[in-house]
Amino acid sequence: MPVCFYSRGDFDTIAPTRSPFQSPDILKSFEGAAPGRGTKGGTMRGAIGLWRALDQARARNLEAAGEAPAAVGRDGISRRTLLAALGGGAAGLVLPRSPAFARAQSRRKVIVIGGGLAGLTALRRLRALGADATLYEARQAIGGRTRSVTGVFAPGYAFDEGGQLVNSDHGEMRRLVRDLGLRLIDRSAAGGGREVQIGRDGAAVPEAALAEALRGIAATITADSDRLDRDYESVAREIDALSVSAYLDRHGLARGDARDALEAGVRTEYGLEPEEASALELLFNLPTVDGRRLTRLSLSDERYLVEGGTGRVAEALARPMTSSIRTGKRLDRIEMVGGTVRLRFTDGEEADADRVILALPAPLLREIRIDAPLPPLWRELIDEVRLGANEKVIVGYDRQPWRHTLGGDGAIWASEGFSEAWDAASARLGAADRPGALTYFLGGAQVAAEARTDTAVLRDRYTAMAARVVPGLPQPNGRVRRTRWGDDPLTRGAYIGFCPGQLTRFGSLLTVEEEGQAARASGAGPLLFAGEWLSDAWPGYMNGAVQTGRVAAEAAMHVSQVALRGSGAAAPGDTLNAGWAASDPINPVLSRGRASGCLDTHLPGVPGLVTDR
Ligand SMILES: Cc1cc2nc3c(=O)[nH]c(=O)nc-3n(C[C@H](O)[C@H](O)[C@H](O)COP(=O)(O)OP(=O)(O)OC[C@H]3O[C@@H](n4cnc5c(N)ncnc54)[C@H](O)[C@@H]3O)c2cc1C
Repeated sequence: MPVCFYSRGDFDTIAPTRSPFQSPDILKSFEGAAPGRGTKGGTMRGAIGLWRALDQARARNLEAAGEAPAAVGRDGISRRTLLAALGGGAAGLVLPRSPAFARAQSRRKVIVIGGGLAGLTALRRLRALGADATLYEARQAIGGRTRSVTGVFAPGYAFDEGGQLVNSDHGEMRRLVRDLGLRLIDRSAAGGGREVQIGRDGAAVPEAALAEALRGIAATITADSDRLDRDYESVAREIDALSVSAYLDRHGLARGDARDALEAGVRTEYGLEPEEASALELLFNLPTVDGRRLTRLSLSDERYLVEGGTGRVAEALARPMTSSIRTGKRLDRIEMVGGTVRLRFTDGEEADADRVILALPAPLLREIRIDAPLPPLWRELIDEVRLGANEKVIVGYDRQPWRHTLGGDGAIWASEGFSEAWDAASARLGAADRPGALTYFLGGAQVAAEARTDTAVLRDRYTAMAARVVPGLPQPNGRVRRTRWGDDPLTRGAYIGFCPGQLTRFGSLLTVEEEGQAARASGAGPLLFAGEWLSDAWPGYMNGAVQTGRVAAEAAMHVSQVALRGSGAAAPGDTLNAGWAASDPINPVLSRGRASGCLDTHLPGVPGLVTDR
């Protein structure tokens, strides 16, 4: 079966009444997965405004104390440093980097499940290592949560419904884009970078006032980050037990514009309400490492776009591998037959493999019957972890006056209705007097609250809000796109949002790399796991998807040299099932209830998916 790509290029001209999702392949993919529901949507991840404001507040504190923050290295800050104390009991595959060994394992049969960036990167790496590798994807199209569309808002105008922005410290993603012959656009080249928060009175809150108002809480976070640096284990557990709301309440950050800014950032960054998100994330974003107060400002900057959209990355990855990719194949069940993993698909097809890489979003793993022994902690992770709720409403205008207000990479922040808005283009910016679009990004409870609101109502309400801070914003021109990732039966959310307690409980299962020297893959025995949600350093990001896919592939080829430690998993060497607990309950995953105290903001099924008006 040929590999299909999403709808890039379906539109040569503006055709507001026709959706690229009407392309037969796309419709088939969603109808096949869940008749009558289909859907998708997407947004960006990133809350640079929040971290910028907090970082500035901390910088003022440090300056007052005669200290300056240290810069993070180009490869970003791995939470490995922060998770070090907990990492000791890791249940993962500790991966030596030994290409010679990989050669010896060639012709090992490896199956990859999931054709998003994690799965495609895994397949690419496996092929490079000489594996006999095949990827199975449930939809008729590859790409997962990267989906780019061209031509809705203006001829040649590309935008992204899913992952869009790439940070300076997303080195692996940037290298991949370059290796595939694609181009990154530097958003900061257009100048500006202004972040505007809509305050409680509807007017813009000056950035300096915000930073000043955040100084108190920034000082508290800095003090806790220092404590975390000195004694990770006990302080991490203490802070991780708190939600962001509880943390802010405990430290007396009153309701007002500063708290609104923090909370809007949490909704954007994690797709969770502040009472659902772990307070530990606040500390990770103003980190102290080895006694140095690090600034991430210059690197967590949402600086780059892929020209033509991130969907092109999946497309370019898949193109030379189409003979190894099977679409329309939804995995239903995994079982062990002797030392072999047998996979059963919903259409009745079966396939056997020595190793399997499951590159699926967490909620989708819950829907697969895994009749193979998995350590209990893995079962709990799969059972409990969910993706946050984020959606995009992308609104077209005949002119782009926000380019003067925000510059190329600025954003508008709001605490009601939407959380953040920014220029939607995944293309070089044309003249400001030409048609363009703004992405309005909803996060956390905003998604459920607006689920049944007519898209035209949202379009007009958001435009009225943005017009307060963007002089000259015209009326919408009638072209609108809306995403529904939470309803997508093959995604069920946007990206990982860790609830209180989860980061410390499950940190030992995440994929870790340290200075490119050693890696801990996520997995147990012949089952490897990949996907943005398992990246220790870049959770939620495309960079995390790519990284975990590559590491899983390397683990699949190296596993007989690997030590499998902790959490009840035996160390089988190359004898896959030796020591696996035969008594491990068969797939308790679906029957077990949610154990965490997380609120569930998942949307009820809402028909209607993507809207064109
Ligand atoms: C709205 C939104 C905005 C975002 N913005 C950004 C951003 O600006 N920057 C950034 O870096 N990241 C962003 N992200 C996150 C980024 O898109 C993801 O981190 C990344 O694309 C995830 O890739 P993945 O391979 O882990 O998972 P996915 O892309 O979800 O791939 C998983 C694949 O598995 C398939 N599948 C599911 N179940 C089965 C089954 N049973 N059998 C076979 N196949 C199956 C699915 O169809 C899918 O293709 C955003 C995401 C969303 C939703």
